[in-house]
Amino acid sequence: MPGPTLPPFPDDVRTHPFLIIDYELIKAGDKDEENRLWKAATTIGFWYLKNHGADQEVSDMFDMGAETMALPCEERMKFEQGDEGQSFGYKKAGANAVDAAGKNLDTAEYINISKDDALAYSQVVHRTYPSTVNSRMENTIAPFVRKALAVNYVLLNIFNEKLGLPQGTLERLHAVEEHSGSEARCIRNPPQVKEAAGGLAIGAHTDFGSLTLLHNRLGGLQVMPPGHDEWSFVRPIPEHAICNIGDALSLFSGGILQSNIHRVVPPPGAQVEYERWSLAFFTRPGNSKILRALIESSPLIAEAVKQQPDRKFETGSTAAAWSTRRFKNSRIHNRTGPETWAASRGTEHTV
Ligand SMILES: O=C(O)CCC(=O)C(=O)O
Ligand SMILES: [Fe+2]
Repeated sequence: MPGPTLPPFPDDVRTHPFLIIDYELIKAGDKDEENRLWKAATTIGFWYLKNHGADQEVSDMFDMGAETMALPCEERMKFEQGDEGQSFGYKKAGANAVDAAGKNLDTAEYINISKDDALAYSQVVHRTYPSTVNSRMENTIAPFVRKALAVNYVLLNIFNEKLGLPQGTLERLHAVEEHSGSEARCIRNPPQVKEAAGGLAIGAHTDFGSLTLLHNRLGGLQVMPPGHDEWSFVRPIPEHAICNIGDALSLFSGGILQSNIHRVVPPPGAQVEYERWSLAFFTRPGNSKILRALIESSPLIAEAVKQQPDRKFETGSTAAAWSTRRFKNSRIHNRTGPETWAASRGTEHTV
């Protein structure tokens, strides 16, 4: 995306370092690199991924996002995700609460495109999209979705083996043929006036699905590492994706894989005055899959669950119902009180 030269990420803010995992080494079956990936996934649940090979697709997706956000507001609003718990479509800024009090609203707008709609285009599986999305479905969005899925299957298969699960278990839970909540998301947060900046672009949350691949240009993403009580920024590194584990994979693994809480604040330092763009692909389980620890399939997972008697691993919820509940209760229109915020939560309050 051609744009202004962005000021560098400042050196005087607290950051949390993540391991940098080399996707080329992972693909080549390098055992040391797999062990480093495992370490990242089982401690903080976040890592950088280099050599992912998706730079062109990422750049095209940012163009798609810019074209979409440049549409007249009333055009974007025709595709708004609405208050029923559907994620696909456009999410206007200010649609979601960012805390239990419900006074503050999120400042980010985004366009979410379903993996099913992208791969089946021009068939409509879930919903229709703005013209700027349709015109890039085949040459931009589907290639991005395929690359992201390929990376995620490689990572899932490593986790599958490390968890001692029968071969293909995690891949089947995320079978590409089954309709799912998997989606691409391009996010825009408006530039802020330095003195007034304070609002949250996206409130604190854990991701709903299994794996997220994120591409950031400016700072703003923050994590609260396990055992800490303060937020730390995540420093964007050019051409490195930021990967993280979501709730579904954490639940499947009996909490061995960590789904860590994070949020998005205005970019730090001089970056605050710039528009912030980010791009994510969320791999989520098939809609029918029940979110629960796979205790019958792995002694390791069974043991992990036994060690955490206070934590609930039987959600009784399908992946589709889990997401619908959380999206629906995030919407400020649906708020009745702090209980609505509580109902939008995932695994973060159980660890
Ligand atoms: O924009 C970012 O850096 C993170 C976005 C995020 O956490 C999300 O959309 O779930
Ligand atoms: Fe997130």
